[in-house]
Amino acid sequence: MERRRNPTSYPQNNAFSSYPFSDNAYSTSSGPAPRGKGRAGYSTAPSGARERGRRSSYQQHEPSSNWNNRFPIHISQDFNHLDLNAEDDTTSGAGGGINFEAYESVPVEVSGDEVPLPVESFVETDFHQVLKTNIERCKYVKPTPIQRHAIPIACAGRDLMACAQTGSGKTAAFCFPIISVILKNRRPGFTSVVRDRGGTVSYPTSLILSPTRELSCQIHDEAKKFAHQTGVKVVVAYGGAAITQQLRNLEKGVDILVATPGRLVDIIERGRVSLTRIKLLALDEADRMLDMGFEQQIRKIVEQMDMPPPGVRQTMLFSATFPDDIQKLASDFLSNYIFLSVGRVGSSTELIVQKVEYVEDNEKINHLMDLLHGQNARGANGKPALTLVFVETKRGADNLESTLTRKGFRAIAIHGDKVQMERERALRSFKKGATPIMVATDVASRGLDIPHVAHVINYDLPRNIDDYVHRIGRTGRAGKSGFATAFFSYKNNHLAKPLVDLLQEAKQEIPSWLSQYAGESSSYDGTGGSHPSQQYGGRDFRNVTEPEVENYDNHSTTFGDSYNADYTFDIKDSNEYADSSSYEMANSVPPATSCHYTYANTDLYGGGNVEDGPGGYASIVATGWD
Ligand SMILES: Nc1ncnc2c1ncn2[C@@H]1O[C@H](COP(=O)(O)OP(=O)(O)OP(=O)(O)O)[C@@H](O)[C@H]1O
Repeated sequence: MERRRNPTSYPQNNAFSSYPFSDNAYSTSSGPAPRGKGRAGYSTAPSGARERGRRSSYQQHEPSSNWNNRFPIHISQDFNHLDLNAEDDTTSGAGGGINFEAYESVPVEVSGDEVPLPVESFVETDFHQVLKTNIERCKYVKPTPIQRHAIPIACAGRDLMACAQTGSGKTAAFCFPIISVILKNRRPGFTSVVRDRGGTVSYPTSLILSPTRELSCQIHDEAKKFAHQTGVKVVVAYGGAAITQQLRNLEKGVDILVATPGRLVDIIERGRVSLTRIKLLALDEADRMLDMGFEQQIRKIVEQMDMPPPGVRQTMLFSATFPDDIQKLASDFLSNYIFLSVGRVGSSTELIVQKVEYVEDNEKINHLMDLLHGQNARGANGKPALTLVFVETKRGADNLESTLTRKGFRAIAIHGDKVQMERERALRSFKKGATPIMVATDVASRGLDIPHVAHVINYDLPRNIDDYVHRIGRTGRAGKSGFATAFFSYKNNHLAKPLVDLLQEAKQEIPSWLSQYAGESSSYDGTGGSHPSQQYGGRDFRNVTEPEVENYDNHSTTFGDSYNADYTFDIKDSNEYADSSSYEMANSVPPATSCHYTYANTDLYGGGNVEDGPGGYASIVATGWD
């Protein structure tokens, strides 16, 4: 079908150009005092925080504290206090047990020109009262660090590349500003749907793209909660579900469209959606969206389908991982952007107790069953802990599901070969605890916020460390602690070094055999992925003077080691992620020069203890659960 072209007149973005967050936010907050501007800036002069100079940067020093005192992991207990089958309250965060201290100690780095200052509370934002009320309803008492920093940047109309650890509240960090901006710019009589003889065309003003159907649905649900009674309309479009119903929803009006790329292209090509009015574009799991599986598709949507260009639209990219080469590529989509990282780029949260075990392939199934038996015996109030088991292939997922089921475990598989209804059924059944074990491929590795996942098991390790970070990030979310176990064998040799780096950084136990592997494999750095070395703070690639980015006008850097990302990528796997087609690239805008500044962290804390019980899993206790 021929694509309907829409008039391409792009309103200037100045509607978003200023945001009246109080300049004296720092002076009223009880939070950390910023310490001057620029590299030397905030560190010496608190008042410097108010000087929003160009290319400013800041560092945050949070009080050091002892992790183990704050988050004891009681190995000799069981899951008793995990009310796993309780009605999900995915918003139970701040009011319901989120431990913000876990995030306060994490280093924050911001770099770019004229960086807006962070906010300390939702109250001090100029969000519409209805939005503030919805935030309260969600029991979000105070913003997480990524929200504190990203919200003013986004509300000031700035492009943003934001990296923060899994489960730290990135969804709200882009949803709140989007809703706020829509509310501020809404004109009386505005309509997002135009009907003519050719049919109905919907004109969303905000677009949120995510790599999987399930994640798009989740973002849609969250955004709807946040937009409750604001009049802001949120619609979701994703593959594998009836397009007619999605088109009908669009016809009823849409401000925010949440979509997977393939379905969006389909709808645009049918002439049912136009991107000409897009003012705000957010890519969740942005590094994934721009890697080899999706890049062409994203380029088609963003560069060839009438969307206003960078500088006219506002673009925000969010992920827990952001390898340099993807950052570099992402800068094509951004204009004078601010780079923000909460925690080191690609690091895992210390809320997750990680354990790596050497298990040969032929031993895996027995080892897994021992482990699951151990857990089941300690189910809280008769309710088992939710366990997510990652495997490499779809067939592997099916096989493991049937083996476990035969052995009497309640398990279900989710992967990209299942029809959408089966996928949704699997997820529902897992969330409810009806099948407390879910065997998954990477289709479930990113973004999914499933309450009460206490244990993530990497039955097969992924190919690169970033995928590992996302997988284990399905537990230990929103201030709660979790447990992750990886089965390592000689085949995973290439992961040894990045794994050791990651474990070390997260103050986890490192088995001596793994260090040995790491030592042997370190000469061939990079195939394990993109985890930066320990010397890195946050990581804005614009600040890195490395050969691969030397064409850019960089500032000096404290970063030392080279950092080779592994982008060996299996397209077959990427098919698990939603829909695909192909596109190409256009303009390449060198990123703005920037200084960087770090809200530094003095405290590197431990992530809890793991004591050996039978099989090493005598008792795993996740803390912080309601
Ligand atoms: N300010 C807040 N107060 C309390 N809870 C919060 C707050 N912000 C987010 N949450 C909760 O934290 C959980 C994790 O948030 P979210 O899914 O946005 O994390 P994320 O950073 O996007 O993770 P991932 O990297 O895995 O995608 C959600 O259940 C969310 O409701």
